[in-house]
Parts: sequence; structure tokens; C-alpha cells
Amino acid sequence: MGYTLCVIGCGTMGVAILSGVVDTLRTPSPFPNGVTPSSPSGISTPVPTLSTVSDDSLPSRFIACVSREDSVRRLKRTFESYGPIGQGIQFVAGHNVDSVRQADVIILCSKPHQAEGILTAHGMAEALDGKLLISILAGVKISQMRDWTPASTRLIRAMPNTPCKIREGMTVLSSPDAELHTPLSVLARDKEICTSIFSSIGRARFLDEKHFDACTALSGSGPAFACIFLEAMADGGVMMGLPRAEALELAAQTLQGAARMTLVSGAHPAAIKDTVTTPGGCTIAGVLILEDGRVRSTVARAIQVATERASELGQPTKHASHKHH
Ligand SMILES: NC(=O)C1=CN([C@@H]2O[C@H](COP(=O)(O)OP(=O)(O)OC[C@H]3O[C@@H](n4cnc5c(N)ncnc54)[C@H](OP(=O)(O)O)[C@@H]3O)[C@@H](O)[C@H]2O)C=CC1
Ligand SMILES: O=C(O)[C@@H]1CCC=N1
Repeated sequence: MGYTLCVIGCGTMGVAILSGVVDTLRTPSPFPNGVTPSSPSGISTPVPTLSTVSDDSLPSRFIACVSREDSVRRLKRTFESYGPIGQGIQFVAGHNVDSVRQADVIILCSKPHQAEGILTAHGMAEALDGKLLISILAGVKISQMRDWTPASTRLIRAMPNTPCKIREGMTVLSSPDAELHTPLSVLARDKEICTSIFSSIGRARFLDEKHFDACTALSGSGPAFACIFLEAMADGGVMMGLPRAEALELAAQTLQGAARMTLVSGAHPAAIKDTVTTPGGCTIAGVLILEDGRVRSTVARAIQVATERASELGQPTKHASHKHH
């Protein structure tokens, strides 16, 4: 049972996805932190559980491709602690075509500007024939991927984030509107495979591709934005004399708790804020300072600007000056 998954480009995100999926296969609890989600009013899609997907929707064999032998050695060390499944991953450098040939499903996790070269390499079209290719590249559209792949290759675009590594990821998925040559049952199966992979390592939902740049900024880049807030809260605690480690623990658990109140019980953030702000108390004093600092528009504008930047990634003309970043 199962199929072979090939990850092309096993850096930060390739590792996050692979380690999350391998961890799922080792410990198949869909809720590793013991939280069982309900169906909150404000959030329309409940987390799909593993019991809702068939056993063969998750891979049973893994190949991971990188460009340098050094990375192969580093990855082998990283996955050494992941038990027999992690130790069974085939790590290879410089053999993308051979690896894709052996795979059924491919996840492309290279840098956006590397995609065209990888997908149009000699022999790749034949290796990709009839397979499912999932791209997580920021800014690269399905129509571009279509130009670089044979018509028989089924394409799905994904935008995951780094918390996939601890199975707390958020992944947005999009499939092309219509694929004339592909039977509906095959497209449905492809969606099931994607849902299985990404819901096993967090939440996953399908959205129209037109939203992808905004999703890239909000949930793709979001862990970085959230961590700046997290660090700043801890700094405040340190300023007031708390030891650094405890300040970080308090800040992280508080952010997680507040986020989960929205996600798990459907509480609106404004309602949560209102219940905390005792009239005349200390919370409202702090809230007013945040408002004086225009924290809301600053955060929202960060998402706006990151969205605009995401739309430039993987686009040859606009991206040229950043090509080697
Ligand atoms: N970082 C994030 O939080 C997120 C990133 N993304 C997207 O994921 C993609 C990867 O980002 P990230 O993981 O941060 O990048 P990394 O630089 O960490 O990883 C890129 C990987 O690609 C490998 N690679 C480079 N060239 C080739 C090649 N020709 N063939 C095979 N492998 C190759 C590199 O190998 P080597 O190690 O040998 O150099 C490296 O392992 C990007 O497109 C980004 O837009 C999406 C969501 C979130
Ligand atoms: O910063 C980036 O371009 C990538 C995409 C989303 C998160 N990291």
C-alpha cells in the first residue's frame, strides 16, 4: 500500500514537510498536542482527521533531492532520530530526474527562481509523465508550472508554513479550474492525497489560486510576524525583571492559548480582548499603548506589502535583481 513521495529541494520547508509526515506515520494521532477541534462558528472548515482519509493517501516511501552532497549528509543526520521510516528516506544530490522517475507524487520545494530549470531539465518531462506535482513555491503560478511540465502531469499548488514540522502547519491548496484530459475521479484522488499529506501535519484547505499571494503573506510568512510579536512580549517581561526563559514560555503559551480560543472554540478575537480588559484595569492601559503605536495597521500593512512582494517572486522580469537571494 502507499506510494512514493519525492521532495525536490529539501531545505527548511522540505524538511518541515518530510519530518511532519514521517512523524505522522510513526505516531498517527491527528492531534499531537491533545487538542480536539470542534466546528467553531467563525471557521468553516474543521480539521480533517486521519480517520477521514484512506490509508493509501499517505506515502510509504520517500526520496528527497538536494543540490549538494553536504546537504545529504546533514539530512541523514537530521532524520537519524526519526526511527526506521526516517532512516529509510533516500537522500540524493543532483539526481532529480532519476528520483522523479521512481516517484508517484512529487513536492517541489526549491526556491521559486529554480523551478523552471529543475522542471525543464533533460529527461524531466518523461519522468513527470502522468504524475502529481505539488508546488509550494511562493509567487509561481499554476499556469507557469503548466508551461514547464507535460500536459499529462497533474498540478496542485500549495502554500504551507514552517509549523508543519511539528504538525501544527497551515496549508492552503489550489488545483487548476479544469483539466480537460484528466478524469474527475483522478482529480478527486489528487485532492485527497494533498489533503491527507497536509492535514496530517496541520490544517489544510483549498482556496482559489487568486488568493495565493495573500495566503503566502498571511500564513506562509506569518510565523515570522508572530514570532516578532512573541519576542517583543518576552522582551517586555524581561524589562520588568522576568528571567528570559520564563518570559518566553509565558509569551508563547499565551499566544498559543489566545489563538486556540479562536481556532478551537470559535471565539472572536475582539471578544477575547474584551473579556480580558477589566474596566480601569491594567490590560486596557496596555491596549491603548498598542493602539497609539498603530499596531493594527502596522501588522495589516505588513501582510499587504508581503503579499505584493510574493506576487513578484518567480516572475523573471520583476524578480531578476533578487535572483540569487
Ligand atoms: N521558508 C518558508 O517558511 C516557506 C517557504 N516556502 C517556499 O518554499 C520554497 C523553499 O523555501 P525554503 O525551504 O525556505 O528554501 P531553502 O533554501 O531552505 O531550501 C531550498 C532547497 O532546494 C535545494 N535545491 C536547490 N537547487 C536544487 C536543484 N537544482 N535540485 C534539487 N534541489 C535543489 C537546496 O539544496 P541544498 O541544501 O543542497 O542547497 C535546498 O535544500 C520556496 O519556493 C519558498 O517560496 C513556502 C512556504 C513557507
Ligand atoms: O519569504 C518567503 O519568500 C517565503 C514564502 C513564505 C515564507 N517564506
